[in-house]
Amino acid sequence: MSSANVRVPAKINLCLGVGPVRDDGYHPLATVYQAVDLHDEVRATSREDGEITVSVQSELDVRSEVAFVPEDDDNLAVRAARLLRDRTGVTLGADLAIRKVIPVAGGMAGGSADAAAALVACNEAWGTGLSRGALEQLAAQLGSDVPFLLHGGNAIGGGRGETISPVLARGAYQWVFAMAHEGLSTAAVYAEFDRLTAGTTVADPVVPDALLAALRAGDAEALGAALSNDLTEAALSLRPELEDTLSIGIEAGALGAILSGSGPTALFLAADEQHSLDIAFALSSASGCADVVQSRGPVHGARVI
Ligand SMILES: C[C@](O)(CO)[C@H](O)COP(=O)(O)OP(=O)(O)OC[C@H]1O[C@@H](n2ccc(N)nc2=O)[C@H](O)[C@@H]1O
Ligand SMILES: Nc1ncnc2c1ncn2[C@@H]1O[C@H](COP(=O)(O)OP(=O)(O)OP(=O)(O)O)[C@@H](O)[C@H]1O
Repeated sequence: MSSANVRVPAKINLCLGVGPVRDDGYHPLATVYQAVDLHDEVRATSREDGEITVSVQSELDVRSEVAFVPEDDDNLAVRAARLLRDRTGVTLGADLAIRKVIPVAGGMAGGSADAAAALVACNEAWGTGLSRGALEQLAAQLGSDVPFLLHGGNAIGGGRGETISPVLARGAYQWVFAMAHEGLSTAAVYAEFDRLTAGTTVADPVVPDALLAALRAGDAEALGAALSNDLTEAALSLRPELEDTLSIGIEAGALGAILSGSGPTALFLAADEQHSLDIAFALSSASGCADVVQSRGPVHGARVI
């Protein structure tokens, strides 16, 4: 019986450009991902009988949220393990133990992170030996964000988010995340985007030049000013109180403030450690805020520890 433990980060979108809905229901994206220092862990222990099981242990303050993480075949980690098994013809099974820190349905790709981690953990525990490239191909079938969680660092996301290409970037950035009391469904936010843009011409998405220049220079102030998210209006339409959370961080002097992906987590860029503490303190009294986390990025993608 062999086992492997994998640590996987959350992601944020420094910009999220969303184009007109495609025939397959997905939206073309132009995004820059950054992996941040907020990690789940997935341990895979191989089983001779071919069964795949999952258990979830939550480190989150928002205990009730763990109720939304399925502990059956719907768990994205189980789907990842099954996909790897089907593609490699392995007959072994696995017990997957998830230690969950990334907020659930928070717009930080927590489920996708566990899927990426399960691919790496099972590939190790089963000795299937697939290359990173081969794992990335499987990852894209599991969800738009999954390939980036294997990759980590900073990267440009195209297609529906699953196409990853390198971006020139330097610098380490100090983030503050304001977690909301309740998650938001990604599909519901995209549907609200379609409702709000119905009858208008939605332009093809692009990554703003100012954001790329800020990353190239490692300039936190310029990066803060260039942060953008086309899903903001849709997420605020479903959760208007998030506007207050964003305002509190801006008043506390954040260099930039946006929602993370489809929300509802709000993210704030700080100039340094002390500034991050000040912003976190201001947010801790906000009524819409269930938890405040200080973090930094970029960090590595899914890795065996
Ligand atoms: C909001 C983001 O996190 C930004 O990176 C992603 O776009 C969402 O990525 P994800 O959770 O991995 O999304 P998926 O599991 O692939 O899709 C969930 C649902 O979101 C919607 N969806 C997702 C990605 C995309 N480019 N267009 C979409 O419209 C679709 O309704 C889809 O059924
Ligand atoms: N391992 C998992 N961890 C979290 N959620 C999972 C997992 N497996 C399946 N899910 C389901 O996926 C839903 C969305 O979870 P997730 O945390 O990935 O959302 P998200 O962070 O908003 O995603 P994204 O940023 O990719 O849009 C949850 O409500 C849950 O029902």
